[in-house]
Amino acid sequence: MGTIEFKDIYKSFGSKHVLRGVTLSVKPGEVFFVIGQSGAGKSVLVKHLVGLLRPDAGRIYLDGADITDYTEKEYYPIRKRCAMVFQNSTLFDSMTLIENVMLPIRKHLDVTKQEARDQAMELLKKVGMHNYADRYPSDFGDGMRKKVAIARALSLSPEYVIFDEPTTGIDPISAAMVDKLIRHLSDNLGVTSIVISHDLRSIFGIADRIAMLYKGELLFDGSQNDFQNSTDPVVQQFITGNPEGPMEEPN
Ligand SMILES: Nc1ncnc2c1ncn2[C@@H]1O[C@H](COP(=O)(O)OP(=O)(O)OP(=O)(O)O)[C@@H](O)[C@H]1O
Repeated sequence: MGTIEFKDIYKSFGSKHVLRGVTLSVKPGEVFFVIGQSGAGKSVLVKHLVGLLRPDAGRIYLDGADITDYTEKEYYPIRKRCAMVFQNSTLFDSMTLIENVMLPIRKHLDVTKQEARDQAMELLKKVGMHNYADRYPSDFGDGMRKKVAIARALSLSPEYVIFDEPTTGIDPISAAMVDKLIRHLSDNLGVTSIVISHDLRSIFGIADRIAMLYKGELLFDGSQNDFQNSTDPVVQQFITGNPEGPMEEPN
């Protein structure tokens, strides 16, 4: 299991300069939070890791390999090693929960239908959804659907998982369960997680390290303790949620 490194990444969309030289590295097995205001470029940054976006400048390394110029085809195996749970990860409504989780297993692993079902059931257990395996996504709210999307993302035993706002819009108990699962993946399975989040409870609950993007650059990179004790006024404003302060809207 390796390190993820972003080196001096620049990315613009037209005249909008979203990333202006971002360098950070995520260590194996870490729960690494990427935080910042809405529009700060958090999703844009992590999409570079799986080739969904290409940088204007800068390099991306995975496990020491420079993957920046990989072709679309060369990114396929990376996407298997690195699962993504996006904000609006959608389940197939015409399939039951377990069928949704079985889908990647059936597609990518050489297993029987029963084996795929057993594996999917184990994953549903991990997220506390096994009692609803044969129900349909439309029976559930966002929180429960998100948990199933996480189970599906884990189906190919990824080394890395990107969680884009995993606890946003879900109830506190489900959010705590998702946090616990992310921590468990790291502590027990050595999975490296990059978590995009605004959720201070999650950050102070499970983060090993926190990187804060601001104005296209890395404003802060450090432990929970360093974060809490940071004297940077923008970091402090993020923590206190004070509407008054130095933080400017992203342009
Ligand atoms: N494919 C794209 N084309 C044009 N602009 C884009 C594209 N993707 C992102 N952007 C812009 O880049 C900026 C950063 O977007 P991004 O989604 O990374 O923000 P974020 O920090 O993840 O915010 P949020 O917390 O709201 O999800 C936004 O202004 C967004 O409109």
